Amino acid sequence: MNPVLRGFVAERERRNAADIAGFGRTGLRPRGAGRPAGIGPPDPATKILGRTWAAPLAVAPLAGPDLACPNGEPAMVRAAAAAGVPVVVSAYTGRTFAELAATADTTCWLRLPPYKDRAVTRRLVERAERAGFEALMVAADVPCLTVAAAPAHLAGPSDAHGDPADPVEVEWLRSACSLPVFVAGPLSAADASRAVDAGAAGIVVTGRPGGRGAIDVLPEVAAAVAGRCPVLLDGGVRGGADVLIALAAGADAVCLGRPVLDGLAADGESGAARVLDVVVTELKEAMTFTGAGSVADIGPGLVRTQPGPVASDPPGSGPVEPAPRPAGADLRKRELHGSVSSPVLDTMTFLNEITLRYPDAISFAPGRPYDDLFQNEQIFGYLRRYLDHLAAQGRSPHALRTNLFQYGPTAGQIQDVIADSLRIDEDIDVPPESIVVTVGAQEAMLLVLRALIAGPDDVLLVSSPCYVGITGAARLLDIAVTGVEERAGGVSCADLEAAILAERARGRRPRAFYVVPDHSNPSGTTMDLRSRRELLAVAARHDILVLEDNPYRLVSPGPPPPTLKSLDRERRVVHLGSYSKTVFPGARVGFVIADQRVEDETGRTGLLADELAKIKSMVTVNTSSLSQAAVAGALLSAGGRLSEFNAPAAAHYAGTMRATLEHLDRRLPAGRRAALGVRWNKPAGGFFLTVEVPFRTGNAALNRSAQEFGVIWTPMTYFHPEGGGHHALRLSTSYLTSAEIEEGTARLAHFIEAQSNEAQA
Ligand SMILES: Cc1cc2nc3c(=O)[nH]c(=O)nc-3n(C[C@H](O)[C@H](O)[C@H](O)COP(=O)(O)O)c2cc1C
Repeated sequence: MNPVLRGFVAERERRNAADIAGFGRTGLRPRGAGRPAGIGPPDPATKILGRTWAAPLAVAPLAGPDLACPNGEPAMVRAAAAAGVPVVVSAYTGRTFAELAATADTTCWLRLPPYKDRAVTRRLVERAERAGFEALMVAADVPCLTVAAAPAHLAGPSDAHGDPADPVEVEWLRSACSLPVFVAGPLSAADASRAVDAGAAGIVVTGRPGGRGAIDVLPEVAAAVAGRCPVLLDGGVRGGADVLIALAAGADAVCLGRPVLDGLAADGESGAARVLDVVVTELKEAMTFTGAGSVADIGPGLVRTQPGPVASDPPGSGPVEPAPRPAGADLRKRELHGSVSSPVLDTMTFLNEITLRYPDAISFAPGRPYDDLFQNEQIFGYLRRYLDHLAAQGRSPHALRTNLFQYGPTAGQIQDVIADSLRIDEDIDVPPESIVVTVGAQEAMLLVLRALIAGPDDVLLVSSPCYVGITGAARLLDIAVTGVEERAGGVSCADLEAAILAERARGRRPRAFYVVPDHSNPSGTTMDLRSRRELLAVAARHDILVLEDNPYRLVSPGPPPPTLKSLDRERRVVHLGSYSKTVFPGARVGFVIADQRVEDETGRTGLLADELAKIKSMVTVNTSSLSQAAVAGALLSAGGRLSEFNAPAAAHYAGTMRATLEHLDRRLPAGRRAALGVRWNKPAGGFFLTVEVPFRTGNAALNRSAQEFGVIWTPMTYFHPEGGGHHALRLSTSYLTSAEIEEGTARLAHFIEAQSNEAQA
């Protein structure tokens, strides 16, 4: 090995000592006599960012492999390709990115320091993108060959600045390129979480120089990231057992640096290939030993760990000096709860901003009911109807006044009317006490999540793409969410079951599955009756709850399949109800049916609804009495039959959906669509349809669409909790007039044509 490189490696190895020591404290737990015979060899393959890696490892960024052996860098790329794993290319490579990418058929990522000069970053990133690199890994700690004799290009930057996890930097980098951004070496778990909120596609955990090793830091970072994106570990992996230990501690994959370099120095390309082969073989042996058949089976139960060093800077470990006020502001956003920087919460803000900035644009974004379905006088009629109902029940004038003007019971005051309507209209037969009236279904989601998710290991499963209201509520509460990808007919129960098992293998407890079974938002899919029954069977088999959200079924045409709640014989379904589409959204009235029995430590049982009401008492105290009165009046006027009451609305929405589809078809006929690579679904009801396009549909495209073409839509990325939807947009067909739909679809077609042509150019 070249002496310059040897000196650097020795110095790195000293810094790495804690990383390596961390693995020494952990051992594997044998699963009986290993994997039972006849089950086939373990499969170490894994999927990261949609790519399958032959094993959960990547070659770490290494400056100077050419100093390890002649042509070391291309040799390293070829060795990685042979092993079926990616290479993270150092920013200090002596080759061009294009040359490295052309060396062998493998995935390349670029690791780069956060240069102060953004023009430098932009240039590097553009080159990487052009060369076909698939991700960026941005790091603050940039080891470089500072030894005087190092070749100039390996001498490292003089202008790298501090914090790669800074949300502003992450957001900027995301806006500067289309590559997913991994943040390496965040200084704390909270920083990692903030980076994810700001849009990081992954986190790379590294050790703290002179402090804790990467493997010691990993569990807290993985917990903070909570499955929102992949977590990689970089530092100290010296064999296949270490890979398993890292995965058991919460990593999705690891990076391997020094061992690959040693392989290169010993025997060039074959040496590096041999190292990777040995590590993968050892990983398979470790999997067999612990009884793991696939990486999804690897969880904390497979290892035993002696306690390692604790964080040197635990919260509250000493007096905290207040940071000086930021110049020109009173507070720092990064010191607020991470959710306020979360893209999930930003989505609606961005859409609102765009709508305000381009008031003449036609907006297919809001899922609002059609304005002309309401008349002011209706409200007074509803209130009168409700008061008459109370009077007919023998309530005194004083009681009537109290009912409208006073605080009300936390759980609500119209549960009897709601329960009657549910029985008449939806065949849902539940006692009024199991219902809590909420401020829209949104509050119901918050209450249910708060009650059900008890600790960091509890996870919420959602069908993906997913309504942002539930993922946003989960984010507010720091709840881990795992998406189960929908297929054409909605979510598949086999996929759900696999997701439940995978979560359990990782040591997490899937608590509930959220789904919109009818005309889902955003994808418009509807589950058939068989899938509904199957879903309830899966819930029973794996002891999870189903959170059924169903706002569109009664404003859609045709007889709907039964709700999950009406099929529920074991109280597995918590039903989230909304009157926003069926009565009017200004009331902000929803409800939750929580008839599950809850046992306390003394063996006494109550209803989940009672627990939700306790939480509600500290959130909104009670739902507006006036709004409840108006909604109850509407339900009473309809004789409880919201389906009949909404027949005109359902016919209207069926018409606007049909008109939108027909105009789209006229503007982009089948042949043209096929040539462009454009497709859309044709939902049988609900408010939304999805258009697939050949270009990325992020905020930049939306901005252009609004500014140059005068049409607004919602990027589907907003609805994918774990990334995805980059080439699709959602159209809401509920709110616009027929003239606006005609003009809006024409504008949209022009935009799609222009953007597709540019993407293809
Ligand atoms: C010789 C050498 C060169 C390295 N060059 C870089 C580099 O250019 N950029 C970088 O981010 N990390 C670099 N690293 C750090 C490695 O990518 C890796 O993070 C570190 O070696 C820990 O992993 P390991 O224990 O598997 O070696 C280098 C490490 C070594 C030993």
